This record gives sequence, structure tokens and C-alpha cells, in this order.
Amino acid sequence: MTATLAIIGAGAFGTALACVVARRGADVTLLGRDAQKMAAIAETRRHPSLPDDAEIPQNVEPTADPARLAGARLILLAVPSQSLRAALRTYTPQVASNADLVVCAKGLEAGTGLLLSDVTKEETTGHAIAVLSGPAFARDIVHRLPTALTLACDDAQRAESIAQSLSGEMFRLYSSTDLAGVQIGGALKNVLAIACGIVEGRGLGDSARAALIARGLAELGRFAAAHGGKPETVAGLSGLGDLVLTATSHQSRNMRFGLALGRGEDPAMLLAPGKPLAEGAYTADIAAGIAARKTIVMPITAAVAAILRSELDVGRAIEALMTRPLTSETE
Ligand SMILES: NC(=O)C1=CN([C@@H]2O[C@H](COP(=O)(O)OP(=O)(O)OC[C@H]3O[C@@H](n4cnc5c(N)ncnc54)[C@H](OP(=O)(O)O)[C@@H]3O)[C@@H](O)[C@H]2O)C=CC1
Ligand SMILES: O=C(CO)COP(=O)(O)O
Repeated sequence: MTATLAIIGAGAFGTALACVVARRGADVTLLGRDAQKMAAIAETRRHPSLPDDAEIPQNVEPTADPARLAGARLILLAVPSQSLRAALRTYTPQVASNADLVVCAKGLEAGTGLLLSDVTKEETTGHAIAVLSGPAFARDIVHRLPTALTLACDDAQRAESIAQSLSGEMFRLYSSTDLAGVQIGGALKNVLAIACGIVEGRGLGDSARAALIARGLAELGRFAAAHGGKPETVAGLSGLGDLVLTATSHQSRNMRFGLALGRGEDPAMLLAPGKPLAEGAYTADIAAGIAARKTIVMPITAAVAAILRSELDVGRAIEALMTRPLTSETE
């Protein structure tokens, strides 16, 4: 089988995306880095991070052989944000020069503060680069529950054609040209989900959560605007949509991470190797640094970053947020 679609990163999301595309009848290469794990997925047609009743279709080829990327014309990048640059360096030499690349991770790069599309641009030449983001848990996707996400690319026609080729049964993609706005929504909602988890873990009530979502969305909007993102993107699937999902569901790893912090667990222990991925724990510090340099008002993001650096305890953070000078809601 030579698949024209390949996914780099065989975690929960990469595998769910493989399932959705394969159900349309397309052959899919699912590339992971651990040959043993990939052989087990190929044998059992199950993924350890997905429910047992989610069978991986036979037209998905789980493999650890990068040579299998050669025939693909559309490649989804579904590794965690901080692994993206390394994965691009390892795998893109095997990728056809006319393949389109779709970034599916949600974060900013530590050290550079770059959007992941810009990391991809730096590490590749000549490929069209798109991003996929929006409210959808891997489990919901594999269970064929209705989901809607945004596919963004600078080139509107390319965004539409990639959205067409990935959309499937109960998996609906809307196209956009706002690469920055779509990525910033996906990255920052994880930080705000951690904040909402903290609020719930502390037992601060539903009113506090609602206030945090609204004021968090204002932060997300200011950060997006400073990077050229559009207000309508912030109000759409990849902004408000994903923020509401992640900040209110215990399925979210970022929300669960915040819950544990709110109950007093040590951030370092929660980030130890082998613990579930919480992208917002990295994004908080990166975004807070950018906000400080560019003077973007982001008190919630700054508080989450300070809690994670153990510079502020949760009680003091809440007190500081509630005693900030009163301002207009639109500032
Ligand atoms: N899970 C979800 O519901 C959703 C996730 N996302 C986003 O997708 C991204 C991935 O998340 P998710 O799949 O859940 O994470 P997981 O932790 O389930 O999986 C991450 C996968 O990436 C692999 N990986 C890490 N580094 C590399 C590398 N350098 N080269 C190759 N593979 C690598 C890991 O391999 P190994 O197993 O060998 O460690 C693992 O299989 C995140 O940015 C997340 O925010 C977006 C929407 C929904
Ligand atoms: O991005 C997601 C859903 O849209 C997944 O969120 P978590 O990474 O917090 O589980």
C-alpha cells in the first residue's frame, strides 16, 4: 500500500485523525518513533491511549519506518509542540517536495516563542503549510461523535481543498486564512484550561469559572491581535470553541493538570516524564514572556506561569487577580 496521506506522531490525536481519514476509504500511513509500539498497534488494531472499542481500520498502516512517508502528498504533524522541530529535522528528508504539511499540535515553541507554522517554515523548504485546530477530543473523534474544527492556510483555495480531503463522517472542517489567530486560540486555551482546573480544584465555584473563561478570552484576543489574528477567529471554533471545551471538560489533560494544582499537587511532579501531556504548562511561560515583552495585558496567563514556576501560590494568585485596579471591560 502506498498512502497519499501520512501522519507523523502516533499518539492519541494522530491515531484518531488516521481513523477518521481511513474511514473515508483512503489509505493512511501512521508513523511513530517506537518500532515495538507501532508493531503492537498494527497487531492489535488498538491504541493504548484510546478506548478499547476504538478499532483502527485495516487501511491504516502503523509503522516506524520513515521511508513510508515518501508517497504522501498530505502530511499531518501530530507530535507535541516541543517535539515538532526535532520531528521535522528527522522526517522531512523523507517527504516528497510537493507534499503539503498540516500542523496539528497546539502550542508555542519554547526558547523562540514561535508559532508552530513558523517553526515548520524554518525547518522546511517549498511546502504549503497549514494548521488544524479546534474543539475535538481524540476519544470523541474515534467514537464518531460530531466534531467541527478549523483548517487554516495562507492560501484560501489550499485551505479549502485540504479541509475537503480531511473532513469525514461527523468530522467537519471549516477553512480559514488566519494562521496566527487559529494557532493562538489552540495554544492559549490550554493555559486557560489549567487556570479553570485550578479554580475548580480550589472549590471556587462556577461563577469564578465563567469569569475566568470570559476574561481569559479577552487575553487570548489581545495576544492574537498583537500577532495579526482576527477577532472573528478568536470568537470561532479554534478560540472560544476550544476554550469552552477544554476549560469545562474533565476529559482535558490541561484541565486535569490544573485540578491537581488547585488541590495542592507539586507542578514538578505533574510534569515528570510519563505523566500525561499538558501543553499549557509550557505555553504559559512562553506566552507570559512574550506578553511582558510586548506589553500585552495577560494577568491570568502570568499568574498560571508564576504558579508553575512556584513563585506564587494559588491563594496569592487569586488575591492578586481580584485586587487588580478596576478597569473598563473592553480594555
Ligand atoms: N488528544 C487530543 O484530544 C488532542 C490533541 N491535540 C494536540 O495534538 C498534539 C499531540 O497530542 P496527543 O496525540 O494527544 O499526545 P500523546 O501524548 O498522546 O502523543 C504524542 C505522540 O508524539 C510522539 N512523539 C513525541 N516526540 C516525537 C518525535 N520527536 N518524533 C516522533 N514522534 C514523537 C510520542 O511518541 P512516543 O509514544 O514514542 O512517546 C507520542 O506517540 C498536542 O499538541 C495536542 O495539544 C489536539 C487536539 C486534540
Ligand atoms: O485540544 C484538545 C481538545 O480540543 C485536547 O485537550 P487536552 O490536551 O487538554 O486533553
